[in-house]
Amino acid sequence: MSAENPGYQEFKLDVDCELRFEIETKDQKATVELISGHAELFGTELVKGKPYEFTTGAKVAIFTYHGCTVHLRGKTDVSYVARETPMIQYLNCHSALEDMRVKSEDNGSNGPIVMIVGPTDVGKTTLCRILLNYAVRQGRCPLYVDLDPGQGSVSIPGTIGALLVERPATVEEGFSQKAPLVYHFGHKSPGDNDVLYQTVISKLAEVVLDALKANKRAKVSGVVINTCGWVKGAGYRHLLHAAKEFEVGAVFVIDQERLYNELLRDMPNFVKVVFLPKSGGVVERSKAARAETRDLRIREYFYGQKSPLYPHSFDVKFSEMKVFKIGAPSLPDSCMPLGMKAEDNMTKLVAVQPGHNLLHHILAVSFAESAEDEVILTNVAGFVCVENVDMERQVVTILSPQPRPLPNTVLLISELQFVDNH
Ligand SMILES: Nc1ncnc2c1ncn2[C@@H]1O[C@H](COP(=O)(O)OP(=O)(O)OP(=O)(O)O)[C@@H](O)[C@H]1O
Repeated sequence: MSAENPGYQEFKLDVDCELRFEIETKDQKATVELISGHAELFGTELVKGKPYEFTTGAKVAIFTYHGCTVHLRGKTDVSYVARETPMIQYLNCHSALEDMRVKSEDNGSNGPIVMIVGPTDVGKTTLCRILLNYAVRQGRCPLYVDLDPGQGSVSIPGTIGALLVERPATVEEGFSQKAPLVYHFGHKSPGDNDVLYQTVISKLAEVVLDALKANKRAKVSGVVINTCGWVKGAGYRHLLHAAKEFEVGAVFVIDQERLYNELLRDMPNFVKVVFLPKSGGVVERSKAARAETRDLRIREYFYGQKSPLYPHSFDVKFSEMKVFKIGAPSLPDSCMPLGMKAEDNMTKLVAVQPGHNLLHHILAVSFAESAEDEVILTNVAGFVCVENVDMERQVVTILSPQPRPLPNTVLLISELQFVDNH
């Protein structure tokens, strides 16, 4: 490289500034390297001299509390330095949570259980990541709960779940997804089955609160809960329900004053409701971009991210599958059997006859062994995807992270589909 064209851009970042960049163009790559000083990506410290690679879809901020120099190689669609960021407020939130952890060490109570709320695209997931990373860097071991079935940051879209965070997220791949606790919901939006959504939230909350009792480090460290961007009407009621079920002690509201005031009005007095600004760097995503991210999450589940995974593909006979969907078409109360309400139908297990109706659908592999078990209240072991249906041979070909045979358990069909063009 000539001196005029060193092949990289150098950014000297002042104290409390961040370098933001996005890669939108297909098959583009960019690499970031910290040359001097200290910097972090959403709470994960960068190692000096180590190149970090980002690919299409990356929307990134490299923040520094102390000042630093970074080199950016490759092509980005946007790159600029921002001096205004809410990072100091986010750091203050972390300090407040840390004070609560110290108190809970002294008095044996639960550590902070905090819920992050706000409309879509305000940086809820990013704030969760920052708070979890700061907690882990301070030797804590918090639980991360994701109640947003639209993106699925704990597992794949169409689920809600929890993850014990023992190590900071890696810069390129996020938190380790080892052994998450996952419940099937089967839809992208809670509104597709409000009754089921509330039911699985209550169950997840019960299991998470029990887990805190069993794990002293997690109990002190507390829980960070990510939520959906649907904050009006039934969406708002879901937030209140989740706050109650998880025994939330603090709610951080990003960006929306209306939501902040509603929560101040409706939350019990002991719950601290805090308003936080949105970062100017948070990127709004179109419907198409969201669909693409969902697809990518599913692809990563089967094929891995930077470290590749090698899924299996094999045939399963129709007669060897027990497929169910949750929720029967709703009937008026007057048509329901005595003692049942119409909403009971929404959590009903309905057998699905295998056929073309399964093509490309994700099936959750339940830990329940038969339909007699409490299937909707049972967590799932993983997912498979139906790649092909052969009516003549009465078999489906599935993509599975595990080799055959498919465990002889209940499979729950998700509305989400994945077309494997690997
Ligand atoms: N400071 C920043 N600079 C650049 N990009 C950022 C910054 N903060 C967040 N982003 C990016 O903006 C996008 C949206 O952020 P995030 O997923 O945290 O929002 P959200 O509120 O959780 O979205 P949702 O509506 O899906 O719940 C992400 O791709 C994230 O990487």
